[in-house]
Amino acid sequence: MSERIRVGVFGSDGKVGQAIVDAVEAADDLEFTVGVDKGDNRSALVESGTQVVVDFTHPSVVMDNLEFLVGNGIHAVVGTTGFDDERLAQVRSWLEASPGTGVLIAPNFAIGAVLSMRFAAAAARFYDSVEVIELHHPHKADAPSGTAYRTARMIAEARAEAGSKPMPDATSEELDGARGADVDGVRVHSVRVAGLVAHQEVLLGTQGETLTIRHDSIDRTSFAPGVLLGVREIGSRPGLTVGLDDLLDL
Ligand SMILES: NC(=O)C1=CN([C@@H]2O[C@H](COP(=O)(O)OP(=O)(O)OC[C@H]3O[C@@H](n4cnc5c(N)ncnc54)[C@H](OP(=O)(O)O)[C@@H]3O)[C@@H](O)[C@H]2O)C=CC1
Ligand SMILES: O=C(O)C1=N[C@H](C(=O)O)C[C@H](O)C1
Repeated sequence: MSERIRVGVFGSDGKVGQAIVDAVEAADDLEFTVGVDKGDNRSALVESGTQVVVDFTHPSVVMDNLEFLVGNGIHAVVGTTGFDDERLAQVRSWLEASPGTGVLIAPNFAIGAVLSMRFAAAAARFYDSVEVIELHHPHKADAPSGTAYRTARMIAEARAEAGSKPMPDATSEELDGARGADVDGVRVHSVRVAGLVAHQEVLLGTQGETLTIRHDSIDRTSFAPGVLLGVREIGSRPGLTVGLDDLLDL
């Protein structure tokens, strides 16, 4: 049997981090090394010979964690959100100085969420209107969600490629925020309600019909299979990979 991959977790006491530690410990081909949460000494990741670190922390600390990991030649699988083009460019420039290292950043590791983003992008050109509604637990720091941001950008790109017309919208008087955020011309609405985990609907409409594409994560274990796939693959994918799509051959 080949050697087990040595895996650490940033944010190991957090809601998703705990589910990932459990999943790594349950996998025969992986070995859990170190969990690092707020205030812990992260040098233990280097001293323990950790090969891959999974990060589920907070948008305000993830860049610092990534600079540390890439600087130490440790591969990273990142679920933490808050990545825009500027942040991605920064990660690419760190990776240029560490050419053997791989970083995977995915706004959603649930397989159904990845598929639903693809379905939405594929459907977008057939409809006059497309809006995104994301619904989450009220402890979430960022709005819109990373998933909704990426979904909206994929929809906008697909519509631009197809030469779609601007979406119809007669709104001329508006209370601030009533029409949601504008992400590349696609409206995104963020709902925060106790009891929810992570949910998203893409609403598409044209003459006489609507199509709703909905995904629900009803438990945080939904993110674990995608994360473990990333952990197993990232060592053979140097550089930056964004989204799980390539790893799923989509
Ligand atoms: N890509 C995906 O599939 C998914 C992404 N996410 C994203 O993952 C992130 C975390 O989500 P969630 O688990 O719900 O959040 P939690 O707040 O439950 O967990 C984050 C953990 O990270 C800790 N932390 C804060 N700063 C550091 C640091 N510098 N080093 C190590 N640990 C730190 C926090 O500690 P403390 O509480 O003391 O601050 C907390 O224990 C969010 O950005 C969320 O959007 C979530 C689900 C799925
Ligand atoms: O904070 C969360 O919970 C989630 N965050 C990710 C996002 O912002 O898209 C993924 C999922 O929606 C859960």
